[in-house]
Amino acid sequence: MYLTKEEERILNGEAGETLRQAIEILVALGDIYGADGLIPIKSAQIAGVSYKTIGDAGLEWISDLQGRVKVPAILNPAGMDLEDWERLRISPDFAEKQKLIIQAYEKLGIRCECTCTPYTLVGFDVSYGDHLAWSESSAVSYANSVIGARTNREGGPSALSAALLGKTANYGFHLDENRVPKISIDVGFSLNRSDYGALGYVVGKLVGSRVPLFHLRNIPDADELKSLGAAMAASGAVALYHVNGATPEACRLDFEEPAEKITIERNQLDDIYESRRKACREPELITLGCPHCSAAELEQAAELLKEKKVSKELWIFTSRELAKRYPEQVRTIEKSGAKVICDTCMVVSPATNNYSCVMVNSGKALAYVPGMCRAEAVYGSMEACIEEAVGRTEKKAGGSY
Ligand SMILES: C[C@@](O)(CCOP(=O)(O)O)CC(=O)O
Ligand code: SF4
Repeated sequence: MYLTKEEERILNGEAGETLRQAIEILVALGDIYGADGLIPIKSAQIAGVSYKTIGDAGLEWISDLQGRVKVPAILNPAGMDLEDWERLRISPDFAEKQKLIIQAYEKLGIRCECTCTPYTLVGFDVSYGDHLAWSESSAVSYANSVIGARTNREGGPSALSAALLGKTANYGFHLDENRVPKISIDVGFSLNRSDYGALGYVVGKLVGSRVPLFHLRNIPDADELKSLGAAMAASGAVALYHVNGATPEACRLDFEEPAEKITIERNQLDDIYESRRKACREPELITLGCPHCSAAELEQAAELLKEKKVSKELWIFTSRELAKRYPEQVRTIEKSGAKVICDTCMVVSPATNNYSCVMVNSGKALAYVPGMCRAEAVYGSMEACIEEAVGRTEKKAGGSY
C-alpha cells in the first residue's frame, strides 16, 4: 500500500505511539484488503463503548491512547443511560467502569453522545459521496444505502484509529466497483413498517454479505429503510443495499439487473412474527428503538401510549439529543409508565439480561437479543408491542375500557 512521506513518518513512530498504533492497524487492514492508500474521511463513529461488550481489556486499551481525533467522531451506545443509570438497576461497579470508558474517549476529543443514529444529530452532517469510518452495523448500512456515503463496517479499534488519523484505507465500499448490486430481491406484495425489519431478517440470512437490489411495491420511508438495513446487517452481513426508485445510488446510477434473483413470499415474513412465540409466550419486557428511535418513531409511540398505563416494563431507546428536542413526546410516553432511555440500548445494556422473554419491533434486536442478552425474543409491530405492554383489557387513564 502506498504511503506518503508523512504517513511513513507516523508509521515509524515519529508522531508518537498512539498514532503509530493507529496507522499500523489501518495499514494492516489496507494490505489485507488490497487498498492502494489512505484517504481522508469526514467523520468516524466508534463502536465498542459498552463495558458489557469491551470489558477491562477494552477500557485499558482506550485509556492508554494519547492525543486528539482529527475529524468529528462520535460514540455508539454505552451500557447504560449515562445520566440516570440507576433506573434500570445497573450495578455501581458496572457504572463506575462505564464512566471510565466514556472519560477515556472524551479525553481523545470524541463527542460522547452515545447513539447508533448519529445521522439525525445536529452538526454531524453526512452527505452523498462522503468517505467515513463508521462501525455500528446499522449506522454503516444507513450511511451507505440511504445517504449514499461510503464506509466499510469498521471494527471499534479501526474506527478509532481512523478518527485519530483523519484517514482510512481505501478499499471495499469506498470503491465504485464494490457498490454495484450482486443479487436482486423481488417482493411482490406491499409492506408496512415492521414488515421491513422482518424482511431484512429473512433477506440477511439469504444474501450474507452480498449487495442486494430490492424491487418493492411501495416506496419505504427513512425509518423503514433504517429497520430493513439494521436487520440485514445483523442476520447477515449486509453493509450496503439498494432499493429501486428509493435509495440514492439506485436512483442516480444505471445499475444493471443482477443475474441472481430471489423472490420473497408473504409467508416468509409471517413466519418471523410467529416464530419463537412458543418459547416466548409471555414477554416480561418490551423494547423499542433498535436502531435508536427517530423523531417520527417517538411521536408514534407517544400517540399510541397517550392516556394509557403500561402493566409491563416498556423501554424506548433514543439518542439524548432527540429526547431533549421532543420533551412533549417523552413526557407523554413516561406518563404511561414506559421509560425513555438514552445513551444505551436493549442489546448492549446488561439490564436486559435480567429478563427471560423480550418483545421487540426490530429485526436486528430479534437477531441479537438471544445471543447477547441470553433471553428469548419475539417479534411484533410497534402497535403490537405497545398493546402487549399495556395489556389488552387495561383500563384507560380516562376510565373506560
Ligand atoms: C450490536 C451492535 O449494534 C452494538 C454493539 O457493539 P459495540 O458494543 O458497540 O461494539 C454492534 C453492531 O451491530 O455493529
Ligand atoms: S439499538 Fe440496535 S442498532 Fe443501535 S446499537 Fe443497539 S443493537 Fe445496535
